[in-house]
Amino acid sequence: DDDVTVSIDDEEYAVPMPCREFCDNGVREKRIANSPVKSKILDVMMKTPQLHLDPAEPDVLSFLRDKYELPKGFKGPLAEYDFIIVGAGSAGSVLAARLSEGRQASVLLLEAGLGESLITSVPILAPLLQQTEYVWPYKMEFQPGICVGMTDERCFWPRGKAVGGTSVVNYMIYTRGFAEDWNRIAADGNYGWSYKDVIPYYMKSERAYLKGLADSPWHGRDGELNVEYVPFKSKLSKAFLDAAKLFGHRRVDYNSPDAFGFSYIQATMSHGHRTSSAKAFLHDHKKRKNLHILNSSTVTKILIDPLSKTATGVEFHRNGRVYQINAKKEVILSAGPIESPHLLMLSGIGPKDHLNSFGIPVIQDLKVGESLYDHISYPGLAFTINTTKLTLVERKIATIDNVLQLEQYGDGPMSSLAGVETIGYIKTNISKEPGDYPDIELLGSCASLASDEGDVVAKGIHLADWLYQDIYRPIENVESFTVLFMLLHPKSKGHLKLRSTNPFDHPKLYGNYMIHPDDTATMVEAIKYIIKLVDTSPFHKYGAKLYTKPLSTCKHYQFGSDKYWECAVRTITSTLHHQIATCKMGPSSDPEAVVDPELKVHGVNNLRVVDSSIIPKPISAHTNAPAIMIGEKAAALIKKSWKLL
Ligand SMILES: Cc1cc2nc3c(=O)[nH]c(=O)nc-3n(C[C@H](O)[C@H](O)[C@H](O)COP(=O)(O)OP(=O)(O)OC[C@H]3O[C@@H](n4cnc5c(N)ncnc54)[C@H](O)[C@@H]3O)c2cc1C
Repeated sequence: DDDVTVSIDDEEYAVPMPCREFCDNGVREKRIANSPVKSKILDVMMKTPQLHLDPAEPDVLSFLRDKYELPKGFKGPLAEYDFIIVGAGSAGSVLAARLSEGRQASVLLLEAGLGESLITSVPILAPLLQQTEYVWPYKMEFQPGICVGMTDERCFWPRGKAVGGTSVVNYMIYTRGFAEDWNRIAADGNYGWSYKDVIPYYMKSERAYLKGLADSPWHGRDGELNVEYVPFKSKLSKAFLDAAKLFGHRRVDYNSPDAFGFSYIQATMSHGHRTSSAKAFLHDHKKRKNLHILNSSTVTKILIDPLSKTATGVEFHRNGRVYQINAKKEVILSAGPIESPHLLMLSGIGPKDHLNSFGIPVIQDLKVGESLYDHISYPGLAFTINTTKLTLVERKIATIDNVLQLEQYGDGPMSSLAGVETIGYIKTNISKEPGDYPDIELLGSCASLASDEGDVVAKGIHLADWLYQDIYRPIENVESFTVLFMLLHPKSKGHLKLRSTNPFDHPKLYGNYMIHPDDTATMVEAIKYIIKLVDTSPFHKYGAKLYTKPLSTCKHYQFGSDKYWECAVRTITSTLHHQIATCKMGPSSDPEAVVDPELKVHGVNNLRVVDSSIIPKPISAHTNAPAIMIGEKAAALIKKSWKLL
């Protein structure tokens, strides 16, 4: 990678301008860089001599921060590149790596956030990252009767802001979706997106170390993205799988076509540490002369020639200066499901009337941001047990031994996905879907909201303090766990809108959760199913009991009634952060489509969107692996378009 194919001195450099309008004022939410969050695990890491951390350093996120600088010899970004990719997230990282392979094309990868650090690599700290500057702290707009028990009655929608994007802060669960999901997407006119079509791209990235699946034809072994079973398993994980067996569920490899069943979680990790998209796809290619990765660079506009409707470059802010850089071939938005549509609208691509109302000249009238689906959940269930050392009680596991266990052997409780360890797909008895197509995913966890005394998970999801004190504080002294569910195919549809023409203002995000009655009914069924699943001998062994203190917001309903559970979900409404469809993919006959099946923005030349925002409808999957697959597939499409090898 290191040989010089570009004569650096002949290059024309971009000339930055001072910022005059809409400058990034640098105002940050209170972050752990300047106000330490409470975390007993972080505290003990600071005291672990072998890690050589400096307790006097106020910014714990700076420890072993991965640095991205221009390759040796370059004095700054160039005036033009073949491809400009906006956002080094799950999709953008793999796309940049693939397009710069073989050095036939020059690539500029622009990322608003910073490189990941030692802290982000520790799986158990995943929920803590939501309180750090590694996220864009978006909030859903107020929706009456939803998120009632969250701070200010607003749901928190953090998204990753880092080289590696949301894969730096996520829970690392590796899921691809069911064959039926992708086949339905293809049947809507999205050629090239059937299960058979997308599987090779999942496998291309993957380097699987999955015990028992060494010979599986459904897993890749030569890719860069490590996938392994979470090394830490509590006894409750076995209870979960045994209980599922009693209910007639099979053990499956849920990332194969035979996915309807239960399993331990496959995760994007290596030896118990997080494998982000940046670590997998970018870290080793920093020296490529034709791949320039600029962090702390926030794109504010796509430059589009309004006459020819051709994207010609981007404008971005970096260190208080403004750059405009040209793209000779394409501009590719990989800024995720909130910023990709945001940037399109700011640049004149979006619903005509909406853009007009902000005085933005319309280049292409498209339904940008008009579809938005999300996967929601209820993290509020708690089951107490009469045994100890079965769940992840933060106070007990925060030991130097456990920190060293992770560092030396890559396992132990610090390698846990903050408790989440098992997965299962079910079809509730109210589902109208044919065959083995699930409507609910279950996630077994060996922790509850009370396990960290409210310091991390509850704060991460913005659970209101009054609710925590009332409900969870009383069970801090007993061990407890939860089982989460994910509503796989919500029918409720949200949308997003511009707040202003200032690119640093967050767009207005409308979840419209539970506006479709089927969603509510399915979630209530899921909760009742979980309660039955835990009321079986594998869990009785540990004295597992549903904690029945009623939520004060729901006291007027009988505890355990359908109405009660609906109210509970409306109180502790929680996203699993899979917002999709804001730049919906679809053929030109689809009036809601923003990009075509080759991810080109309809009616605009040299502009694509390549990230989770293109997924047109909810899939039975967490969206990190799908975003990476989208990046892989897009790289192949783009290489074909431009005849690159
Ligand atoms: C807390 C949390 C837990 C999750 N857990 C899981 C999980 O366990 N498993 C799973 O599969 N999925 C999980 N997800 C979801 C999954 O990680 C995301 O769907 C996926 O990473 C999205 O990939 P993307 O490429 O679409 O966008 P992202 O990875 O979000 O990338 C977008 C990138 O663009 C950058 N960017 C945005 N705007 C600009 C701009 N204007 N200029 C420059 N850069 C910009 C962002 O900073 C970011 O780095 C989780 C998400 C969250 C938030």
